[in-house]
Amino acid sequence: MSRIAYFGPQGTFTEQAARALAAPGDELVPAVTIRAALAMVREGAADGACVPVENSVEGAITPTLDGLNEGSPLVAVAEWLLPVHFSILVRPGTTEVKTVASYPPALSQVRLWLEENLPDARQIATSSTAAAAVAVDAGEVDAAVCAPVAAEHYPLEVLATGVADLRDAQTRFLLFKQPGEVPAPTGADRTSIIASTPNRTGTLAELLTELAFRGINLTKLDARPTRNNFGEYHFFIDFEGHIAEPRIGDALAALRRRCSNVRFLGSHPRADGVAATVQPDAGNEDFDQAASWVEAVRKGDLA
Ligand SMILES: O=C(O)C(=O)C[C@]1(C(=O)O)C=C[C@@H](O)C=C1
Repeated sequence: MSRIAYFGPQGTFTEQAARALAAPGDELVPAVTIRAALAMVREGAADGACVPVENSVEGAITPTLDGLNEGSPLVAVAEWLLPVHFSILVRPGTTEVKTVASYPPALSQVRLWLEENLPDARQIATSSTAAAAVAVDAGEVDAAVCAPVAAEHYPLEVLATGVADLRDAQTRFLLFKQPGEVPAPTGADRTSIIASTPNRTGTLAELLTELAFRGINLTKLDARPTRNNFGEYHFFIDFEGHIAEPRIGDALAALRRRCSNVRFLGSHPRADGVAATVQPDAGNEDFDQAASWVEAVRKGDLA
């Protein structure tokens, strides 16, 4: 049995994702912030932490990116995708909504709906979607923009369901653990790194070219400020493939050479099962054959 921390409290989308990723019998433990969930793994208070990493409407969940770049390295071992449509929860009997609360990335995802349906309500930021439900229950705000499951945890009434500015919005979640065994490659994997480069002309282009030369398909690219020098960034790069593959290993070695630091964030199966794109002449067998050829030439075998 493992202890899995998640970005809580109870009733967040992240709890739903954590339930999907946990093994039967695992204990789920809410953490107040994404950072706190990751810290629980670093400190040994939990075996894993489930956190949101990317939303199809709002992009990267920046507290997750920042939390992964501080403290000791953690690696993602599993991924989950959830369709994101919200419920608006109020205290039973509410007739007027003067304030509406939620986690800022959630408020951004329902901006149009709020403009149309609650144009006069003041928007208030809470530390998570479920924290907004807690605030409504406590009488601090009138309405919460929540995950539908929050209605099962708090004694609130559903004012609206299926609320989303974009019908097909999805959020991707990752389960992070202490570095150790990497999950076996499946052919439909994703590898994530944080690349820190010297601040000179063309460094990002050079990194991307290393990946492009090897026919490796990027799935996400984000930059976060180093916070040391204005204008300097850490690059969060996700791409198809697994560190166990020769083509990916070759690319990672090249990136390591070019970067001042590379933090490996894991290779894990993709939740959507999309198989890696492999370009002609850039398959694993091509890399293996080329490496064997160099070995043979070194030994004088030119046949
Ligand atoms: O898990 C939750 O409910 C959250 O509060 C987080 C979060 C997010 O950070 O993106 C998760 C999914 C939705 O995209 C909105 C909010």
